[in-house]
Amino acid sequence: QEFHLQPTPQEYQAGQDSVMVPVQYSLQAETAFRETPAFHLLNTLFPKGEGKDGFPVYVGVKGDKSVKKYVRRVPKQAEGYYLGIEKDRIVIVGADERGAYYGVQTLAQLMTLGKLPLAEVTDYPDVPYRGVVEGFYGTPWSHEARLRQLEFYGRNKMNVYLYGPKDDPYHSTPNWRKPYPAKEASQLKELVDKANENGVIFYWAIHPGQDIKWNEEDRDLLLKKFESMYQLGVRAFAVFFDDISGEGTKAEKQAELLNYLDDHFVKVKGDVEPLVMCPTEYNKSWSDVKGGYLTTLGDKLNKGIQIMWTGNRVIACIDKESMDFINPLLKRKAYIWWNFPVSDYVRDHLLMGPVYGNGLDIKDDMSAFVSNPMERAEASKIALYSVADYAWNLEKYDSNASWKRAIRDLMPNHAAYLETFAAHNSDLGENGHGFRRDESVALQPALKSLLAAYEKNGEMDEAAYKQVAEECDKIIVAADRLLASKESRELIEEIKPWLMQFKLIGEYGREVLKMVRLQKQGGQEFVAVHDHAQALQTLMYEVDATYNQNPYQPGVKSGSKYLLPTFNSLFETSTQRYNKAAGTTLDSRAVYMPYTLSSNVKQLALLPMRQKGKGGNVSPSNEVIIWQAGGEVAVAMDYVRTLESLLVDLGTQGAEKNFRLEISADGVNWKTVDLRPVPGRTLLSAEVSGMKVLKIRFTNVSGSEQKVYFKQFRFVEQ
Ligand SMILES: CC(=O)N[C@H]1CNC[C@@H](O)[C@@H](O)[C@@H]1O
Repeated sequence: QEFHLQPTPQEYQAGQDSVMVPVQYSLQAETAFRETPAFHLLNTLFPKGEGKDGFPVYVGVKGDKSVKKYVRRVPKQAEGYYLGIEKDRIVIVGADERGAYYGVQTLAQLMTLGKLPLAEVTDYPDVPYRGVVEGFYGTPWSHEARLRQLEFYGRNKMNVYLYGPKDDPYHSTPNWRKPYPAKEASQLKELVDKANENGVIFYWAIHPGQDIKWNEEDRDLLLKKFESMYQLGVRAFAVFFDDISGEGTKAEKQAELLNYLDDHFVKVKGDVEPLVMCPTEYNKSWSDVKGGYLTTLGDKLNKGIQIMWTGNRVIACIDKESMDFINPLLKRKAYIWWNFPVSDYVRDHLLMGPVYGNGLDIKDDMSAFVSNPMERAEASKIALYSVADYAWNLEKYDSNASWKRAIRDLMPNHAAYLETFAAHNSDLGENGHGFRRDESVALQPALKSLLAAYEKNGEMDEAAYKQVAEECDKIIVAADRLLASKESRELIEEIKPWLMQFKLIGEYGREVLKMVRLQKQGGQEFVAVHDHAQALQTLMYEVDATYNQNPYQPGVKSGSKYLLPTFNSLFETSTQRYNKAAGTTLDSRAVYMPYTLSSNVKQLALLPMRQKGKGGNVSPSNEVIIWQAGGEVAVAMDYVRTLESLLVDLGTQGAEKNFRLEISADGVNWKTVDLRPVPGRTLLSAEVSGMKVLKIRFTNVSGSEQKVYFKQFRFVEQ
């Protein structure tokens, strides 16, 4: 693995010569430098710290006397720096304070080489703001995880972290008006301090839109909350209006509020970063340009206020066409909120694959590129490492090389094993946003040709067989080594269920390959191996039914795009062929989905069906659903079944008046079933016990468009 600075610098020249890494340094800098994060980091790099006989290190920012003679080498871009390593000195000059800090971060990386190459680094970021928005649904990151994240951002030259966990009650409804309790307040203060130490701007976001009243009282309460956060040290603020319905969605009112905060808080304080806001229409597929929402924000919002954008869809890669659409409407460069590797709509999957698909030609079109990550903080670092690499230097970004470096950075002593795992845990599976990622890329050709040869005419592609068999062995070893690893224990604890599932898939694949071999030989041993494979299917089902049981997409999926489906197909085909030849009736079903969803409501049409024990549910959505009059969602059974219960939750009081539930035992004749609200909740229960069902239908019969959530649609069979 050859050495590579992270993120990839704009210019890096290193000669053959080098100097020994000094054990002590002597600081040549202005006194004020000692108060900066750059100094504190520099002071940790030399075993014997600072001393007058140490190796001279000239460090400062443009304008400092100590580095005057180097000032011409400093890039003009904000946060740029020049780093020079010479025989008798090290020179670091920042375009500004954060640039100097980044110069020291780069020096820190070079010092890991064991000796310092005589080199010059002239470097700066392409995108002004780069980092992370903790903006997902689900369990917010822990305090310890956030502290580790902030150090990670400093090392990777990410300069913003936006705190906005959807399920923090003091960030969103119901308690956004209230100050944090003491414990949370002190943790937030600690985070702000940690962010400052690592050159990261800590943005605190508020999400008031679901119940804000456009009056002075709420405006002043919001201002008061900002003030309480300011007292904790927060110097950067955001207001998110995403995923709301009702009064809070009005553009004029949102703009009025933001401008008020800008004029009466940000400008008054004088030491607060520009405001950031997330619009309600935050992606193109939801925007109605003629409706004027976006142009109202673009026209009315004070020029300094940043406006977030997720791209052409809720979950989408960002390209030139996307930016050419939105920037003219906003009359400023959009602040990209990239919804990857967020997985709060596919919670049974881990997104450990490469960051790819964003344009390399849009560095001048964005004011920011921030990533919305997974609820699993450590696992998100693979993608975040590459987001940092991409946003710092778009033109030199290489997604696969960056992905490999990200894995090595995360687990230097287990990189090969983590790469094996990550390679097969990268796709999302079917999901409501239709966003997919590649998976098992290196093994795909062998999987496909092994399956095609065997299924078409019972042929054995020996080369493919061998490659897949070797991969199964690698999978089993990788899972064991990672599960037993002492390194990155926090990461292993996060992904343990998936490692257990991954190992089972490797073992299952090994048995299925034996089945294919034995079926062709026709030996009796086939039965024992078939039964072992079935036992492994049961164990995989149990892992999926036991761990990560959240109310949205429960369970543990791994290798779900090619690896497991290929093994399941080989299991089914070899068993069917064996049964035919031997006249046996071995169970040939690997997995089975008895329920099929269909819908003419755009945002529901792609939602996956999940089978859970004796029942099923439609995977919920996090966003507000625009449900047209007459729009319906339907579930078809494979054959007539008997229902026990059925629950629907649209997150909206009184929804039962606007929607109708119908059951059909033959797909032709329909019977309407009463939906009864569960007291005090938005949950609706249907009296379906004992009903024969071939098809379920749920329709908006209100005669007008309804904006509701789609929190639950679940049924249980008798
Ligand atoms: C702006 C945005 O994407 N908001 C929401 C809704 N869309 C994507 C979801 O996965 C959430 O994580 C996210 O917080």
